[in-house]
Amino acid sequence: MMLVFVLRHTVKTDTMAPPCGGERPLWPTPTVNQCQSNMATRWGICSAGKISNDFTVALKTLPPGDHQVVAVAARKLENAQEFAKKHSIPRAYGGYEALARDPDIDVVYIGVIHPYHLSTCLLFMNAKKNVLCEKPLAMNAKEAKQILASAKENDVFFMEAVWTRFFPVSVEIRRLLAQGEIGEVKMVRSEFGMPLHGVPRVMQKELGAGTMLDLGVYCLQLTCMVYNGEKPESIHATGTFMETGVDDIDVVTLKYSNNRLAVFICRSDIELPNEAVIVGTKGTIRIPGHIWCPTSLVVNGKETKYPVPEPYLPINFINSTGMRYEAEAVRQCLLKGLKESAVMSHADSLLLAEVEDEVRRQIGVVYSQDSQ
Ligand SMILES: NC(=O)C1=CN([C@@H]2O[C@H](COP(=O)(O)OP(=O)(O)OC[C@H]3O[C@@H](n4cnc5c(N)ncnc54)[C@H](OP(=O)(O)O)[C@@H]3O)[C@@H](O)[C@H]2O)C=CC1
Ligand SMILES: O=C1OC[C@@H](O)[C@H](O)[C@H]1O
Repeated sequence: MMLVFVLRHTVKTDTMAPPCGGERPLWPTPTVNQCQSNMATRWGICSAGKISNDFTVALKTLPPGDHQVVAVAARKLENAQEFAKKHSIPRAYGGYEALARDPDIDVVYIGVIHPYHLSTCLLFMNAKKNVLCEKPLAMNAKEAKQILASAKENDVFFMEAVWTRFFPVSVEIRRLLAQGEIGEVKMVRSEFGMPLHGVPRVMQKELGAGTMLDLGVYCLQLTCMVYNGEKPESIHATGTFMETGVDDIDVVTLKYSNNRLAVFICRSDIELPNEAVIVGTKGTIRIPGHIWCPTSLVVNGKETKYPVPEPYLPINFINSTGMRYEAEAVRQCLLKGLKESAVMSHADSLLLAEVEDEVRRQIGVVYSQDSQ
């Protein structure tokens, strides 16, 4: 986070040279600068797409003194300007490079589709920007390693936006497991199915399509969270293909030491109950639905609800205001000068990427990025 002392909200007329990048600001640009201590975290949004919309709406459910969206960048300036107008964002850029050069950004949220996670992560981190990048981190473990290495080389904060981990339900699951509420976990069973065959980025390989990367990552992240980041001893995967050559249905079994197991099913053709169960030697924890954005938890038969805030603008995805939890976690990490989150660490992201690779290998899904 920059240590720059300037009066906040000094509104500059638009005769001012644009902050950077050449595009004329949409309207007078408030000078949004801050000292490090307790000023707002200044976000830049990379892409004007669906999840970027929802993330921006989620940020608005947090105190404006803690989070401010300063700029948005899209491939086309007009898309950035439309997004900026909708969300009252002061700066709009055509092209991501201008956002990378903006000195008033503390952290960039990357909401492009998976095939462009690598290039955009490198762009912003090489510009010394902290980054929160959407899941899945990358198309494969090789790309993931490049991203994580860049974060280290540039000494910036980086996190894969596995937003589920920051939900109150996930916090409670970790607390229960840490205190041994259900004894030793012996089984994690989960599923995520959603009818997505009409969505280009879920169908077309060149857009990063495939169920494991889009939906399976949620079952896998829950499993890895419950088993504390432990590598599975063996992985068995089978699946079916869409006519576009990517995985449609994946059935995965992960075996851990001491006869501990995990099984998950993910599919992009039909809606499933999307529940999960964690079975221990002394009890059971159940997520009764929406395992990727859970708002209810059943512990040994007793249910507790954790509702998310209502959005102030329309959102594209269920419970998206729940992205507020990861955003606040990023802020807390930045204020402490941390370069990664202990809740969704670099090692966690690498483990997800490696297991995703192995599942794809066994099923037979190959991306162009695998041979680059
Ligand atoms: N956490 C969650 O719950 C969710 C996460 N996601 C993740 O977010 C990412 C984006 O998903 P979503 O918002 O639905 O995607 P969109 O289809 O809305 O695309 C997002 C952005 O990606 C860029 N893009 C799209 N197509 C192309 C292309 N052919 N070539 C170059 N750039 C392209 C565009 O950026 P620009 O605006 O600059 O043109 C677009 O706005 C995915 O990685 C997905 O996994 C998605 C949904 C939910
Ligand atoms: O992350 C996600 O969560 C919800 C799904 O609708 C979406 O396709 C996926 O990317």
